[in-house]
Amino acid sequence: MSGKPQKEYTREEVEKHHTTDDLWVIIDAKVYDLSKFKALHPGGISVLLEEDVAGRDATDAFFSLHRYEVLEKPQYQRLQTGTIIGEQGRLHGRIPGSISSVPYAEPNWLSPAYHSAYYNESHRQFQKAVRQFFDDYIYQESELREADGKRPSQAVFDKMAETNIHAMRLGPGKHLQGRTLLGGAVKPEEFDYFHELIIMQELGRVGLRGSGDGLLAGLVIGAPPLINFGKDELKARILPDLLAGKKFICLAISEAHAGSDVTGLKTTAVKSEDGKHWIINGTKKWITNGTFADYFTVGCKTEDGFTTILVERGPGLETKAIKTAYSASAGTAYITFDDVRVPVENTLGEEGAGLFVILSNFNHERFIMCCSIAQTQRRAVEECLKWVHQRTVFGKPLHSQAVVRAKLAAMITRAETCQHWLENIAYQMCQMSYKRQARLLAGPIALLKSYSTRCAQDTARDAVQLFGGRGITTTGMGKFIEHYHRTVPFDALLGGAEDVLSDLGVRQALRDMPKDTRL
Ligand code: HEM
Repeated sequence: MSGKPQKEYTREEVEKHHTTDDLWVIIDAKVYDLSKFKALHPGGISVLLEEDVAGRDATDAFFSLHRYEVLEKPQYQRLQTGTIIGEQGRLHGRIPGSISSVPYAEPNWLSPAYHSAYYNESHRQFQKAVRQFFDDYIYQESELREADGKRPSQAVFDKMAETNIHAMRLGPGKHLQGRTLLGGAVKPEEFDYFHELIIMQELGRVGLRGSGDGLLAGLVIGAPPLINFGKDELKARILPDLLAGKKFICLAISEAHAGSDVTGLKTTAVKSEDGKHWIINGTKKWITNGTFADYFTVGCKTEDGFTTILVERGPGLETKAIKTAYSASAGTAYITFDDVRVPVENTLGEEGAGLFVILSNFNHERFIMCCSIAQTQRRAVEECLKWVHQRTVFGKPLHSQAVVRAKLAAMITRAETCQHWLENIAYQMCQMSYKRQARLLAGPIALLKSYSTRCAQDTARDAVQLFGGRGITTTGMGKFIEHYHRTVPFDALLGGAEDVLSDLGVRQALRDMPKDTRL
């Protein structure tokens, strides 16, 4: 509502203001004076002067063309001059911190009428606190950064550190010990993969893919090898600043020569004559957060195979930004290593056993990606349900077309199946050690990710069809769908390309085929 004292009018009084110089409209029981604004209106003057708009209730016309958030912008709130006597506004847009009441907009464990075998009271309290945090501190920042391509602000990293969100995003484990998690919303020893799933889904709900990755996706995938395989001295020196959001790390595996095919990598690490240093040469490409990282978890070819090494930014290492289809806020980099010297103590895991380090890390990376992929599909469903509900075509709501409902049925089904399979995997992870997960869940997680990204791409395509031209326009009603459709391939590639992951899932199953079975 506008800060000005609000007058009350009858609808008859408003009707008198229907001329070019004196132009009022009613939107959801609020009266707006557009007399001066009309010349600045992005949709032009003529649409405002139409007979059923000028001086009239333009609520339906307005919501077929604008998102609710237009009315919340301060420059437009000022246009409100009063309200209609005896009437209350009944419409709302996004309500920060709240659970959406649109069907299927939330996973069903969040809807009061449904039940879940997986989530307990701790998860429920935690979800509330995380949603409030993201709505209060992340949502607006992400919108700004997605647009201007800058790295998220240090103030936001600091806020996330204060609540220990950086640490929680690395999953359950010793690194949480002694920390107060989100003001005590969950105890470190109670924190499990469902709490982590909740954080990732709340981030996914923000729905901005590039700035979302800018919020230290590099830490989430680059730090676990350090935590799980780094020497104590190395961890003690580096980890505290990473978890405090003061220093940044990224995972540097893929190359222009080889992406998902880890064994085809060409970057080399050779020991110095005194055996005290690695000397690294080569390049890495598509490295998230690479442009601003201080540390790089690097996969290298070594004499006895493949070794993972933690490299610190220094002489011989350079990063350049790569322009991609999503925001530069993610800090996607091309990295060159020219005789970069690294102490051998920075080796993560055993020399020559780097493949195991990287492959076990992939499980966690793919799991968290599945969390956000399931959630962003749901956000697309919510946007589409709202759109078909408020949009009128040929005199009828868009949802009166059977073909539109069929698309929605497919979208809902995909979002639900991804979520339910994901929750089962999260449950398995809660029961297994990191090693058991690597052994038993690499296949299912790979298949889930590949399935989820296929679903997401189908949903993005269907959503664009429902939104029409708005689905290819970066501002206005279809802005989320346009963004989703443009950025959905990132999920299908990062962390392992779809086909490679499907194949991995089947190969893992074949490995476990009993030798004695026959048809
Ligand atoms: C408080 C009153 C209004 C405000 C503040 C407002 C503001 C805006 C804004 C910001 C846009 C740009 C769309 C975007 O990218 O989000 C826009 C577009 C538009 N507006 Fe309005 N508007 C108002 C009322 C109306 C009314 C009553 C109509 C007539 C039914 C109307 C018709 C349009 C049209 C046709 C467009 C272009 C839509 C498009 O490009 O898809 N506006 N308006």
